[in-house]
Amino acid sequence: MSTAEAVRTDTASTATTAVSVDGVDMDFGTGTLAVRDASFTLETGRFLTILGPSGSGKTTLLRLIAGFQTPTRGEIRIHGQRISAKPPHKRSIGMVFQRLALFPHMTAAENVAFPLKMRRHDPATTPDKVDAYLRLVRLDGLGDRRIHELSGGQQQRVAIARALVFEPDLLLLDEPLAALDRKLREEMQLEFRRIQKELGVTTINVTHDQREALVVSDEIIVMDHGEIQQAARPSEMYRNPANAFVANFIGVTSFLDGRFDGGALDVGGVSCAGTPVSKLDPGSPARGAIRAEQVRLGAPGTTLEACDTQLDGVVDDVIFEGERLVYVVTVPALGDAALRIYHHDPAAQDLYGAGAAVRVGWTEADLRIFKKTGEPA
Ligand SMILES: Nc1ncnc2c1ncn2[C@@H]1O[C@H](COP(=O)(O)OP(=O)(O)OP(=O)(O)O)[C@@H](O)[C@H]1O
Repeated sequence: MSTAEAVRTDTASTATTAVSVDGVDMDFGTGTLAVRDASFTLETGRFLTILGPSGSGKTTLLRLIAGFQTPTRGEIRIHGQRISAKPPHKRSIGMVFQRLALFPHMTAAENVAFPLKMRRHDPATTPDKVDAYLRLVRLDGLGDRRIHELSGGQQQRVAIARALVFEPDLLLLDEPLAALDRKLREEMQLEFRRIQKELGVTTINVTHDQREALVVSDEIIVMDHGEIQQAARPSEMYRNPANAFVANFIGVTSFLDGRFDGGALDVGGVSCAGTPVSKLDPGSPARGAIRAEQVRLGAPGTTLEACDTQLDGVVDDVIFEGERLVYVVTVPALGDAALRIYHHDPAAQDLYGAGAAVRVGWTEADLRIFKKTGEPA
């Protein structure tokens, strides 16, 4: 029986909950809490990403879960057991950080074997285990290479095999892909997903890359200023952001500031159709958010189909992104508010040039109206 199975059997009542974080604060004595009142649970076998800007408390929360630090308040349990109650060498947690900390003088296979040696696994089974995990990360045949003889992506794979070879209950990833170039990063994101699905190991990943969070995760937690802003599945998070911060952090979103008039968003006397998603009193300051793929664009004077609000605009900029164009359109009636609009026909590049008059519009469902709090980043 593996350690993981043993722990799960011991704590049958919490068998499906791998990690529970309950009312956790972390105070470093700096005047603001690095983590404030964090609570969530993660089921066994799920892949969670903690997403947020720099300084939002992601790494602190991960380090608390790893047991490197003790929360000022609250409790963290892994398979029902308090993490602080277990000495570090008894914790069944694999980790991969941005700095991989591989041993340069050892071969790839020796690096992968290291945690087994430290945990006093049966030496007779070690070579087979090391081979199996090198195969899992698609490094079969490269076990004899020293670390400096491997590419950045291959070194990453060694680090993943080393974190997983002792079959931990939990895998923690702290921005392991941040230093890689974009193409390799995207390839490794898919690899993390494949390996995690293949092994079914409960995983918590920290990143500030929204695309990575959407691609690899079963669940996402968005943090800002030490607080969890929203916890949801990726598609739910994208479609129904809980507040303007989340709407801004995930996806390309334009904002309109005004007042809630009881039904729509009033921007300087112009009524903008939208759907309130926060509890709003009529007359209160409000912020409308609309995704770049939800704003419709047409020639001046045309009627845009199904749009509840239609206004004249002027193209300020056209950005070519390969598979799509991004139009930046200013709307004089809305105090020159700028809307970013996706257009998925790069062949139509010269459809509207900078300075062209256009018509923009949206449906009531597409403009989400939030309570106005702080400024979007
Ligand atoms: N050991 C420490 N002592 C004092 N303050 C700390 C300590 N560790 C973190 N902090 C502070 O806590 C806050 C959260 O930091 P944390 O590293 O968790 O953020 P993060 O979201 O992981 O940021 P990044 O993406 O830049 O790594 C920051 O304001 C940071 O300065």
